[in-house]
Amino acid sequence: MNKGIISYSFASIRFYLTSPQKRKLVWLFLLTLVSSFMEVLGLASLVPVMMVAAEPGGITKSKYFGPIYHSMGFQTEPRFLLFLIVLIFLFFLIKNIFTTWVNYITVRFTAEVGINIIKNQLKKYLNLPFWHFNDYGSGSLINSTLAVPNAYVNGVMRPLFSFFSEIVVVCVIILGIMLYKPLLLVLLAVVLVPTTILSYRVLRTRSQNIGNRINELRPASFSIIGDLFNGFTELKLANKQHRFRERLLVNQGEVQNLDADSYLFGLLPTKMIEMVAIIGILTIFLYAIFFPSTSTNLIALVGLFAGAAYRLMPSVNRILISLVQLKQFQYTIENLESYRGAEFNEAPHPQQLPLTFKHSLVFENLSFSFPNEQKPTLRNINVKIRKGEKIGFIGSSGSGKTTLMNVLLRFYTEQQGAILIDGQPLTPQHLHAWHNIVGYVKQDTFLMEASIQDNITLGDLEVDEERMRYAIEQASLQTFIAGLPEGLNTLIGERGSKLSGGQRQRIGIARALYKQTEVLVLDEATSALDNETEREVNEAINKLSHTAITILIIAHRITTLRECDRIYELSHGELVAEHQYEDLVRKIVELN
Ligand SMILES: Nc1ncnc2c1ncn2[C@@H]1O[C@H](COP(=O)(O)OP(=O)(O)OP(=O)(O)O)[C@@H](O)[C@H]1O
Repeated sequence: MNKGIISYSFASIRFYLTSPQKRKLVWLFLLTLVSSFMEVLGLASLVPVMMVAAEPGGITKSKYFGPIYHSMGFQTEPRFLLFLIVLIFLFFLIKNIFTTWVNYITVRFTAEVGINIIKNQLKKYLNLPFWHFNDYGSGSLINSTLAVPNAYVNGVMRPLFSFFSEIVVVCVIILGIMLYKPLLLVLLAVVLVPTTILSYRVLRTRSQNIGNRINELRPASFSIIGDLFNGFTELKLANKQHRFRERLLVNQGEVQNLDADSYLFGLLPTKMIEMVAIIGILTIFLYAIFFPSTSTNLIALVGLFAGAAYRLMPSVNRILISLVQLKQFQYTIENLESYRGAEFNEAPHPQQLPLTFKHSLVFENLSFSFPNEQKPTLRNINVKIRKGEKIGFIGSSGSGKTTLMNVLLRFYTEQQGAILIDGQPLTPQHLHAWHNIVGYVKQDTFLMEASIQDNITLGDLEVDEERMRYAIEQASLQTFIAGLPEGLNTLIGERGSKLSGGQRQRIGIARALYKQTEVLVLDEATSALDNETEREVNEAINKLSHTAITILIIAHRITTLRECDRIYELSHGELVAEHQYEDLVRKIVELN
């Protein structure tokens, strides 16, 4: 009926199946075949029994039941009927247990594949190059990793199973009718086939549009609701909560309407097919009324037609609904296909090698450009940092400081030059070893809605007490934590909402220390802080200055750089000067 969407969905599902799952799918298909066959048989078995039961002496006269009745030695018809009723009951019992079991393993199978797809999506998005990753908002990421796989399982996989099992049912019924009365089949085909095709055509594009629109609206809703709750204080103070709320309600209003349309579209096929079937029956009736000579035959035909149509309708209807659903959820197949190219799927971490940092970290002639940017963001950077040194980076906004640190942290890779650790160029094969020894404290340190301890260890189940004590002390957090009734188990609220700015950053520092960081990057750690919190954070940084940790600090406040051995100045992606703290302070005083 529509080879396109069926083969497209099938090819898409195959992509996510492991070899054992592909074999399982073949088994499931065979089981579905048997259970569909049993469904048809169940319904078909009732009619002849009812017919012979309604007619006294019908059993002995029947060419099917008569021989059985006699060969099994039954004496009375009621006894034989009782026997038939028990048989039918047992058949229905077995059929329903069997089909429920097949349904159970089918939905388990789809759930298993569903989790495969979520795994696949997570792997894809977590391994995206950093700039691609940044192109996505959290709303779109949540949509693609959670909502879309769920919609795919419910809107593509399950309808596809339903489509195939109903096709089998329809084929079995058609075969039965063909053997019994081919003319009836012609009549049914004339009535049902055009109706089904027409209904599908009417609903196909509309359903696909609904799906596509929902796929646009849902990430937007996720994003607005994220802003609404994350920006709770700012939006409340600016009296702007209502604007976000209105935008969300408008968005969700459209989603609700589309959902309602889609529900309605699910109901329409039944009505359309029923209408056409009844028109068929009434037409034959009318014909019988106006041409009475042929009426006996025709009335019998009407009965047969109605019976057969009644039997076929639910299956044809479910086939149609499955097709319409597949169209509506076609967007999930397309969404899952994005970033499937080889460049995004190759092993992100090749064979890993160890790395030691004992002497120096060197930026050697390093240049970096963002994709599609004409001018390089970093140009010929040459810096040698000895282990244990504290190095500052200054420069106007946009001069490339954060980009340089992102290259150092390997979120970006240089196009020219290299980063050398004890003379060894940092390659993808050193990524694990390098990430083990490098720490990063951002201005907006990432904090989880969890305890202080979990935030410092990032959720380790076993905590190294000694390392924890050291990290807390070096980050100047011991007095603060000692004053809390719950100590390290104190919950800090979402994104650390129950902490001060200084405390948040010191937790970030403690985290880097707990991890036994050897190279610590502090990016603008103090620019957003008031004087008191800046003093607290600086105290922690100063403490670190007396350790063997190599520290690279990007700061807007010059006082943060007091303990630095050297300060590099960047301008338009190039290193333009090297300063000592005192010289820099003097220059600034002179300038003022
Ligand atoms: N993902 C990106 N794609 C394209 N250009 C980018 C991207 N990220 C940053 N840039 C550009 O690179 C340049 C350097 O940015 P960077 O963030 O490194 O500057 P910075 O010195 O850290 O500035 P600030 O002090 O304001 O944080 C800027 O012109 C910026 O617009």
